[in-house]
Amino acid sequence: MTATQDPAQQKKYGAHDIPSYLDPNNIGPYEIYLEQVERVTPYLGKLAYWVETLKRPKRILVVDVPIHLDDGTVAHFEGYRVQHNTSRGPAKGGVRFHQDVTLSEVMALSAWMTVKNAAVNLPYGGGKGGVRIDPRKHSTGELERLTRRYTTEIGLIIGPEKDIPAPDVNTNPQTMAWMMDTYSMNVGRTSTGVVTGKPVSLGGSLGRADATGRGVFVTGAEAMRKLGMPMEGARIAIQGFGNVGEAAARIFHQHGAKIVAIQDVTGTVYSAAGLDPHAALEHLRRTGKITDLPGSEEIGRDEFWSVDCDVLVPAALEKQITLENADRIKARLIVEGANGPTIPAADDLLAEKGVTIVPDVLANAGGVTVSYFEWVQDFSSFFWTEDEINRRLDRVMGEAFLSLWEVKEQHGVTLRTAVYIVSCTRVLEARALRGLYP
Ligand SMILES: NC(=O)C1=CN([C@@H]2O[C@H](COP(=O)(O)OP(=O)(O)OC[C@H]3O[C@@H](n4cnc5c(N)ncnc54)[C@H](O)[C@@H]3O)[C@@H](O)[C@H]2O)C=CC1
Ligand SMILES: O=C(O)CCC(=O)C(=O)O
Repeated sequence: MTATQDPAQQKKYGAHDIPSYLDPNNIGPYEIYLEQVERVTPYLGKLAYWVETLKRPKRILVVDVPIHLDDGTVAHFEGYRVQHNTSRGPAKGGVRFHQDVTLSEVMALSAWMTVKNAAVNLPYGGGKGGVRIDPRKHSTGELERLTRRYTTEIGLIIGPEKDIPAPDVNTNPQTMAWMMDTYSMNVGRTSTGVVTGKPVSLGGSLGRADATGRGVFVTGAEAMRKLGMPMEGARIAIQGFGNVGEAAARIFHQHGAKIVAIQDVTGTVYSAAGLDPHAALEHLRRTGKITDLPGSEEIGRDEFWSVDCDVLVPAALEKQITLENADRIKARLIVEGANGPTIPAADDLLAEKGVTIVPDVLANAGGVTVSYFEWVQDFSSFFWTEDEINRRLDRVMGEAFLSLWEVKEQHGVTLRTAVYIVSCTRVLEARALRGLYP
């Protein structure tokens, strides 16, 4: 069904064609965030006085990133670092390399970091960075030069006490090692705390690689308990099989759930009997694609949304769940591993259908939580065991889920609105206490 055929939309706009600028599916990432802030404002009481703070990023840096390509020519890429808010501490959030990166997207991702960090009570504001580049079209040498030049360009505003980048889509521990090395060369000392998600041998933390997927599992499992859904045999469909999606699939599988569908950029595979995430990863590494996975059948990209499942985990990109597919989703529970996968109009439609959503700003906060542990370990040069890290992570995520669920029940709102109530209150309390004058 298209947006124009959707009865809910027809009720809102009339039964004729919706002009594209009114089509809720066309909403931009920062507009999604602004709408989420609008929705929470009535719950902020006196702090609503300060709400404009949440709508405006504190600082935006747009940089030109020129590099020598392997063929000797020079190419220019546009990069960004946005510090949405620093009221509660230094900015914190990942760096994305993707061909569709825009300033609006990075502004939204940065704002969602502010909300997320406050949701799990980390002493951080929110930041995010990105470079518009298709990394699949570049050699490792070109990506290293890009990363180093980008780091130098944003070096003006990052630092262990100012703004701490980390991995996001298409960046990884190696990218963080290059960023750490470049920043360190520029400041004349080894500065491990400038980025997190580093390799363990360079001051990275045990447990960081799986942390986001683990947090998706912990919050998903808590939500299933609340909804009376057994884990054993629960059918899970996962979009995105990278850092977040692969770990989430593996951990759900370890706990007895059945991974019935996996979609990544190369295609979609399905098996009613369940897929083995270990075999899927091995197959992906060997062949470079998820399709042709033994024991699976390939289904169409759009069919993914209609798959019979109990839990849906979007763990790829923004704006995946829209009015084009929300009504076909069969899951009772959606756990948002990705940032911004659901547009607000689809959020409403799913709420009406009785689908529970564990929102991105809670579900995927496990990554930044272990990033925080990494930063603390780097400052003290004292490293914890993986067991210790996982125990602390499980506790932070589990307790955050339960207290936010209580807020949801108390106000009779969705879990997303509950998280925004708590996070925006925390951020604006800090803003109000700090005041405005230099
Ligand atoms: N890496 C981290 O620690 C965190 C990541 N996130 C969010 O999780 C999401 C995924 O990030 P990562 O796993 O780190 O990225 P990644 O680069 O490791 O993996 C991305 C995955 O998405 C798939 N994908 C890309 N475009 C797609 C499309 N159009 N349709 C279906 N699949 C597609 C890719 O094939 C890949 O499997 C992003 O929204 C990111 O912002 C959120 C919190 C922390
Ligand atoms: O680990 C971090 O600092 C941030 C990870 C991130 O980019 C995210 O949570 O979206």
